[in-house]
Amino acid sequence: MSVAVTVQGLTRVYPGGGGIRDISFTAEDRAVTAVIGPNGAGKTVLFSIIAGLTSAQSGAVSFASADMTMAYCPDVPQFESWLTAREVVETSLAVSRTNRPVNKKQNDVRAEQSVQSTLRTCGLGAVLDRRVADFSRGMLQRLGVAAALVTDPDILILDEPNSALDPIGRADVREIITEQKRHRCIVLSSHLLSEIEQLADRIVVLDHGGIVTQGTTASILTDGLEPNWMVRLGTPSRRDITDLNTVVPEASFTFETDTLCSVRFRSFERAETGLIAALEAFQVPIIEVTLRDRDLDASFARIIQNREHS
Ligand SMILES: Nc1ncnc2c1ncn2[C@@H]1O[C@H](COP(=O)(O)OP(=O)(O)OP(=O)(O)O)[C@@H](O)[C@H]1O
Repeated sequence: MSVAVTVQGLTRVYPGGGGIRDISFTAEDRAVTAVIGPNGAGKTVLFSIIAGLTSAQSGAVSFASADMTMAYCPDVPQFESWLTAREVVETSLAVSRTNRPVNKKQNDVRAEQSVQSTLRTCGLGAVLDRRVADFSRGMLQRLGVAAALVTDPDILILDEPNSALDPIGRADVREIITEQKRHRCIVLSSHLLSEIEQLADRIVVLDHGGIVTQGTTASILTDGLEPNWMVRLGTPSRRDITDLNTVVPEASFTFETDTLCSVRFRSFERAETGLIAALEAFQVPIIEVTLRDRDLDASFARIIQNREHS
């Protein structure tokens, strides 16, 4: 994969002290880069600078090539209320094409096909000609994604694309993003960490305007995690807790019930060899082994807490 966007030392601090400070990261082509952080962390400021809507006080945003195109979908997309969904998306497409010389007739046919198929892709096929004034927040969010997608951008920036959506809507948007990342660079933000976990290739964690950490989704999920497995036994263990801790000293055993035991290691490296030994040490059949706290919510809480305590 190649780098599509490079953000280098971006800073924009507002009079009240909010904003972003010295942000650097790269976003790859055909991949999803997620920017996550608590309210006020600076995600929207960062995106509006990348999209060229706000200026930075220092730092720079550069692109893999000068002719790359970009579309930005804000967290609360707003449209003229008298326009229909079709007209919103047509306008977006027309504006994006103003500088591209084309055969007008051929272009009109293709444009109409493209508008309709994009609206259908975004789940708005049944309301093409309905006025935006009647749209729910979730429908407006889908329309914002459609207005961005129809321009076929090299870089697609989505600020909280799923915040107003119900579970079915979130699954739809997840599917759209998963499909779209095959064709372009996607940079997005969301407070729905379970969605990010499923979508993102890389994650940048922001807090108070600065980067706390960044890396692949897998590394953000496991960095600093003391892995803790929940082990369900078929019958009570043949060894008691003292024996277990002696036989496998790298693990820490805690029985929650006769047949449910937590097995914790200091790191994944230690667990690599120790987990099998720990499971054997019970000397009874094992029914279930589940890694706890391995989701992005837990990782995010850990990262932010570590920062507050450091
Ligand atoms: N135009 C502005 N004038 C003054 N302060 C601003 C302005 N825009 C943003 N800020 C401040 O910059 C900080 C970051 O805001 P931003 O909207 O980027 O946060 P966010 O991470 O997108 O938050 P949320 O998750 O709530 O959407 C906040 O403290 C905000 O008050």
